[in-house]
Amino acid sequence: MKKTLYQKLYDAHIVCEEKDHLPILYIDLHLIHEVTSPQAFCEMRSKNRFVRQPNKTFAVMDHNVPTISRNLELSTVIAKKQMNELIKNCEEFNIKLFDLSNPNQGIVHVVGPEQGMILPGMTIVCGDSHTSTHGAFGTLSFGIGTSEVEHVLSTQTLKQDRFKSMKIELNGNINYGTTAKDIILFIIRRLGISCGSGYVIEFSGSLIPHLSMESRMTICNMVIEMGAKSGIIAPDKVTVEYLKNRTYVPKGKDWNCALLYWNTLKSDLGANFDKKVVLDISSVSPQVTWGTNPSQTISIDEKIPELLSYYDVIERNSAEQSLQYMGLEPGMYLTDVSIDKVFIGSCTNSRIEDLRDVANIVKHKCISDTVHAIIVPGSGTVKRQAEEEGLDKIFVNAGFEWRHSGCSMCLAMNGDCLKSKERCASTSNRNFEGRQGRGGRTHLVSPIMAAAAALFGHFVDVRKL
Ligand SMILES: CC(C)[C@H](C(=O)O)[C@@H](O)C(=O)O
Ligand code: SF4
Repeated sequence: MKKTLYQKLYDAHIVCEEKDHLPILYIDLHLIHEVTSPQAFCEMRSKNRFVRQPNKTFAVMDHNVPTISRNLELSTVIAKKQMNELIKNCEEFNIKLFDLSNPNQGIVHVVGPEQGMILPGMTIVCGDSHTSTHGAFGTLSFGIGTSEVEHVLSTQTLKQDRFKSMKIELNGNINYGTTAKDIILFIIRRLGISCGSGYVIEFSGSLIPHLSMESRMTICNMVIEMGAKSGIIAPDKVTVEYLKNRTYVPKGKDWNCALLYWNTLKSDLGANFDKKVVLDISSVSPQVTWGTNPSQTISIDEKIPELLSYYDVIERNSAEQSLQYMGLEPGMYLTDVSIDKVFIGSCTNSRIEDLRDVANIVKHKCISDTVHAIIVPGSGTVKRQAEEEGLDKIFVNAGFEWRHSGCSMCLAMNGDCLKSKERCASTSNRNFEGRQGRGGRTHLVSPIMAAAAALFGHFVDVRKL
């Protein structure tokens, strides 16, 4: 039978499949962080269980970490407790942990790939929804709940139903000023926040070979915002080039064997997809969200939609509520809206390529006096690389704060947050009410759009700079 890449990965990991039971899959890598693991370890301890394969489990602290300095004492009581628990649990259960003292600590979805832990063909889970990011390497990766974290720790397997396969074919050329972030925002706007529900989405088409791994990760990262289980992109030359010589990739003969296997990781010609969408991305412009879900998005040169343009009553009501929360009106241009904060970071857009893009925009310029802007690199590795390239100087000279790595203002758990009614241009992935602080107003954009907004104090069309 002809199979999609998702079906191939799924089938290759079945440990047991019996009638009337969910199949059990083998998990090649289990990533854990301080927020969704403590309860799982507690349960393990109470049941006298041990971690089945500590060498296939990797921990990092990221959600709660302070980004102003590496001093854990700066954190709130709960944050400190979660991080100390993680340290204790990793010691007791013999799990490798990148804590605050580790030079490569960072956001779990940035650290895994850059360390070469994420290899095509793997199954990867984490108690975190944006685990879909790793599908960019041709893996089957998805977020799991805390009880599933416990199950994977104890057995290195997971009960998992089959999902449907969707193909999104992206064709055409990317325009100047448009990035992977704009493409995924455009897709979510077009298809809606629940169109991925029940599916693993494979991205293919003539655009893909031109996308870097960073861009592919940005796209797969956000499929969760359209309700999909995961995103997936077949590995190719770009994947292999990215992985070569990274710390945890196989070496020598094992590398050659791996290459042979990776070559087989593609959907068979004529494989059946349950849903197919073809999009021409040549006309995609820089995107900005105006509402409180990622589909409430417009191109920078468009007006916020009139409520009457919504035929669906639920969508119209949701738009009205979003506009009220965001302090905006239909018919406005976002270029007329001033912003208070800029956040460049998160597992969507905090990799070296993103920071280079920002530096290109702000070099020899100064941010607006009315804006407070922070850049939070995705990992210590990204931070070091940026500093080696002199990007930190460009940022600091322009007036940005150059922070330590972590999730930071993406979800505002560590104290980096918006005040009520503060408006933020953010490179993160969620713009729900209160996501970046109670009453805070989030506009999701690409790193270059965020950088330009910092310079001008309002959104601008980067294509006109
Ligand atoms: C804390 C964690 C459970 C959560 C997630 O799973 O997505 C977080 O990473 C987020 O982005 O909201
Ligand atoms: S950066 Fe944001 S989206 Fe990513 S894992 Fe952290 S909190 Fe979740």
